[in-house]
Amino acid sequence: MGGRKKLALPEIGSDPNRTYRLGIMGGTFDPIHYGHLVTAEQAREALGLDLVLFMPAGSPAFKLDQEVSSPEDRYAMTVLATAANEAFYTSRLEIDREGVTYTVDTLTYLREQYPSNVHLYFITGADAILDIVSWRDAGQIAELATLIAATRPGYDITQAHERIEASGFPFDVRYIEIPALAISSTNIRQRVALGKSARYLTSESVIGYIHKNHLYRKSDSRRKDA
Ligand SMILES: Nc1ncnc2c1ncn2[C@@H]1O[C@H](COP(=O)(O)OP(=O)(O)OP(=O)(O)O)[C@@H](O)[C@H]1O
Ligand SMILES: O=C(O)c1ccc[n+]([C@@H]2O[C@H](COP(=O)([O-])O)[C@@H](O)[C@H]2O)c1
Repeated sequence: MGGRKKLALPEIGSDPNRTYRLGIMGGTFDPIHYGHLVTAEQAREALGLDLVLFMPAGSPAFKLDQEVSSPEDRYAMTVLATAANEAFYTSRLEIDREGVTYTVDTLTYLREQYPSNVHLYFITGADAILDIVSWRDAGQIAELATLIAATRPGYDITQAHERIEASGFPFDVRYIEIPALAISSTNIRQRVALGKSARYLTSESVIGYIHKNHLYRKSDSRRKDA
């Protein structure tokens, strides 16, 4: 047989006469928290997305010099946190792809796999969108997906808008205001490392997973090359 290995993706619908909207929530998710989940849910509602794919990055392009937990741990926590929402699905696409993770590769693959009546929406917070013009093949990303840019405490969405306008890339950006949640994965990792509570910053299932697997406590639980 040979050929490229086909990766499992969820079905979105099979009516050729309607348009489907597929959201992609990309992130390192080390760990996933309520900031991510609220952003994805409110993007789903605001843009009428049929499905949101949570996409843990295998080897995040802008975090190559940082220690990151293993892809399998980050994937497992994302599955746990998203399991109860029938519109959410966690994908292995980026963690199963070798090499540095680039969004352009993910969007190109999704564009090939889904029919043309499925429109792609890439969801980001204000910090990620600030940098998007410097992502690999930003112009191609602009052609492949609509961006959903969500407000995030501490980051200026107006500045992101100005940078995108100045870039000349044909981005189609939908800005959404979400309830301010000043939660970050960094803060959760720091709290766990100090033996402090991370409850109510993320789901109980994720907190249980962190403790059961001794994440964020010892330096050897996180790998630089993961
Ligand atoms: N509290 C939040 N509100 C809105 N968007 C968020 C929030 N936290 C993360 N995001 C968005 O979710 C996506 C993935 O973020 P990421 O996994 O890097 O989380 P993080 O909390 O920023 O992590 P870290 O603290 O490790 O940098 C990015 O687009 C980011 O902007
Ligand atoms: O493709 C790129 O060049 C690129 C550079 C930085 C970040 N991204 C994507 O942006 C999303 C958020 O990234 P991060 O590092 O803030 O977790 C995640 O899906 C990353 O793969 C993508």
